[in-house]
Amino acid sequence: MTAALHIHQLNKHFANGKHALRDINLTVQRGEMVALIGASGSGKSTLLRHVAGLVVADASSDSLIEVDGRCVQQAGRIHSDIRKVRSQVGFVFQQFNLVDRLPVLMNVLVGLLHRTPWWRGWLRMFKPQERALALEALHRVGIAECHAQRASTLSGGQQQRAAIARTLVQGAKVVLADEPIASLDPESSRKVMDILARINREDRCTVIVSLHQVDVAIKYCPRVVALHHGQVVYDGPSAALTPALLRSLYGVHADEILSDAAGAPPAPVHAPTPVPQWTPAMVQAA
Ligand SMILES: Nc1ncnc2c1ncn2[C@@H]1O[C@H](COP(=O)(O)OP(=O)(O)OP(=O)(O)O)[C@@H](O)[C@H]1O
Repeated sequence: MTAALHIHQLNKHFANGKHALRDINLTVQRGEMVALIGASGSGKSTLLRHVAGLVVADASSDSLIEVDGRCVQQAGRIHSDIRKVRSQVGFVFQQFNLVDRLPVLMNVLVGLLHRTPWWRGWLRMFKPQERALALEALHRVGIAECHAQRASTLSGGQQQRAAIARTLVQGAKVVLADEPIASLDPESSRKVMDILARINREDRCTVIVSLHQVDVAIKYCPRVVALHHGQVVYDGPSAALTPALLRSLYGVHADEILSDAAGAPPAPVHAPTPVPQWTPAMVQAA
């Protein structure tokens, strides 16, 4: 079966000489939920950005990145068909990346632009069934009632949920979430992680999420990949993370992190969210 993500011999030197990623080899199967952990500056964001084709790897290396069997970049060149690959990849950023002045619904509809004629997108002319799809996605993330509000009026947690709804509308097969809960309070963080776990479980969407919180990684992700100075130093079950490894990754703070993780309750199991049938009148009103 084709892997959701295949990375071979990825290296990255930035212009300032920083060797940010070193000989990364990584395969993620479809339907996995994987946490990317590591101290600040270990290369988590850089790795995710390479996977999305936003950053180009070293030209000299024989690197290859494939998503769902399609080439993202090879030997330091972004593939010419990158738009097709990007349509399969949803990116959730720490800072949400919504257009503040636009209504939430319109922000979610942005997820459809890759398959909408540019003039319809530009004129914001979305079909009723497209609006219904966006409303359904907002319902799934629990903020349908906010669809008409400007994005700037939502709380951080709600904005992040709108960003996830955008990836749902996009139909992304792989969701890359770069520290999606870094700027959220604990309750909003829990909601966002629950939603990521649910789309992984219910939609069989592959989720790769970078996290600072090891306890959250252990709670939600069966597999953990740990980076240290741009190198993969652990790739295995989150349950098998050892205090010694965490100490080498996080130094003196590891014991604190471990005691938090030990006290973490198991991931809550949700029943599938019932999705309402949006009537034409409701869609028009939106
Ligand atoms: N555009 C850039 N130019 C030069 N160096 C960079 C650039 N982007 C990242 N780096 C460096 O590459 C290394 C990895 O950065 P990256 O942001 O990927 O780490 P991270 O693990 O995501 O950190 P954090 O958890 O703090 O977000 C860091 O040393 C960073 O300073």
